[in-house]
Amino acid sequence: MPFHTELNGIDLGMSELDLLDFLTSPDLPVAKHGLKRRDADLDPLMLAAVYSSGPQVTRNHYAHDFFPAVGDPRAEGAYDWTKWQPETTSTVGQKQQRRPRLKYVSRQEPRSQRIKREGTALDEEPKTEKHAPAATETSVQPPFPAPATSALAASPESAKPPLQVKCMARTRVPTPHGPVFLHIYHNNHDSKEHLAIVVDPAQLSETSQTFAPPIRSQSLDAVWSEDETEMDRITRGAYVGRLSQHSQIPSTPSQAKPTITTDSIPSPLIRVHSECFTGETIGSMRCDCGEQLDEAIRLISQPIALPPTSATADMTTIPGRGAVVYLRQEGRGIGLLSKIRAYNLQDLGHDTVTANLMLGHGADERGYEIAAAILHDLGLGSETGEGVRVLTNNPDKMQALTKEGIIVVERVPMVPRSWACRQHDAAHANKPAEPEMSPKRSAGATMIGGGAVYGEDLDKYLRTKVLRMGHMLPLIATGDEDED
Ligand SMILES: Nc1nc2c(ncn2[C@@H]2O[C@H](COP(=O)(O)OP(=O)(O)OP(=O)(O)O)[C@@H](O)[C@H]2O)c(=O)[nH]1
Repeated sequence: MPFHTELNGIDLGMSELDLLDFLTSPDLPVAKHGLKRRDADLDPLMLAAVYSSGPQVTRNHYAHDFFPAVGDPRAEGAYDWTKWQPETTSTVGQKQQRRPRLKYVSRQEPRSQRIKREGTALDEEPKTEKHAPAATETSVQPPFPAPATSALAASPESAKPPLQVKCMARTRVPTPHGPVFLHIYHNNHDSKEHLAIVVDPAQLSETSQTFAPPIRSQSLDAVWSEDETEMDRITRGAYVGRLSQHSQIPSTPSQAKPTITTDSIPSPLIRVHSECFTGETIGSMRCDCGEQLDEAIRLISQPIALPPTSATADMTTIPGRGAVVYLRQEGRGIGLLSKIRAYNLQDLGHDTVTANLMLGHGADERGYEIAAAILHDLGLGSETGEGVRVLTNNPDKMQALTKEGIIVVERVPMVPRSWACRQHDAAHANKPAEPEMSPKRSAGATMIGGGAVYGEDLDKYLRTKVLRMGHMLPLIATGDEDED
């Protein structure tokens, strides 16, 4: 098969890539005979499987993602390779001892067990699951919620119980942008700890005058058991005001009841952000995730100027308010391991979308049900609470949040700092400016801090998001366009 030959030489012919791009293009032309695009995920997946496997591996092998391990096969990388020794024969005179053989172990649990876990009858199991690649989650755990944007990772949604989220703890965290309340959420669809970073410093104020309803978790402030003590509540963060040796005031459930704000106060600014270890923790400049997280907390923390009212002659300023919902769906849902592999494919010249497809993943496997449930729990974007302004360029994210019942009153674009710099320079002066990183660096969250991510890798990544994923960002000329 020509694909294999090409892949083994790593020199993929353009015709195959063109075909893959063609099949996965968002605007695949309708054929003259009237037949519509086959939206089956099978075709790109099959191509991707053929690309990335040898002739001995079928698509079904691929879905199982066989991995040599003698340790716990449930987690990739769980085996401690330092303990591995090749099979040896023992020394003369001793009985021959066989060391454990490395064997191929499927990370996917047996089908019967999956069906039992998911409560699905054999015949009802969706066909797509067979073709779905092994998730980077351990196989014994429930899969991550089916993505809103990719049918590739479809899972039997109907077999899951209705989604419930519960805030397990909340605490004050001082940041360079001001104090935030970090909320840890558990849910009944996956085993990950998703987070909400709530910006609402007015809750720490000692004056009783508040202009906007506090952003509080209903599940945290609820009464969890009849015998819970005040100290139980305070320890989990269900308190009001500023917690200190001198102030320990447990909250009541009514304190988290959402209230509609007055029209004069802008709706809270929120961002739904997906985990990116590389961008946020080690300052990778392949993407702008670290910068976006910092920028989101910075923007949400900006004081809000209120126009003068009949009661106040002057403009009033209130503290910024809103939240970042931080979802543990690394690598657009494919996990860190696959993202790292995808980076290597990107170094070979493929873009971020094609690299995912070549690994048998969808371009974007994320879901936003949990984010929506967390927002609802915080009284944000719900009918009884407040509408929200959403920081994003991603149309899928907007659509998914709206579909999940979040009332979005405005989309606020996230312009990459380096692009904003260039636009500003182009408009104001002729001097070409590389964004200055060091002086402002310490003044931000994440390793990027207040600096800007820039470089060829980032520009390619951002252009791909605009051109292939439909991100709502005005493209600017960078001079590297021909290299794509
Ligand atoms: N698979 C893959 N994931 C990436 C790559 N670069 C960044 N990511 C992941 O992309 C995700 C970025 O998500 P978000 O910060 O929500 O941003 P977005 O979907 O681009 O949308 P915006 O709201 O406009 O920023 C994170 O999970 C990153 O880990 C890449 O090259 N490949």
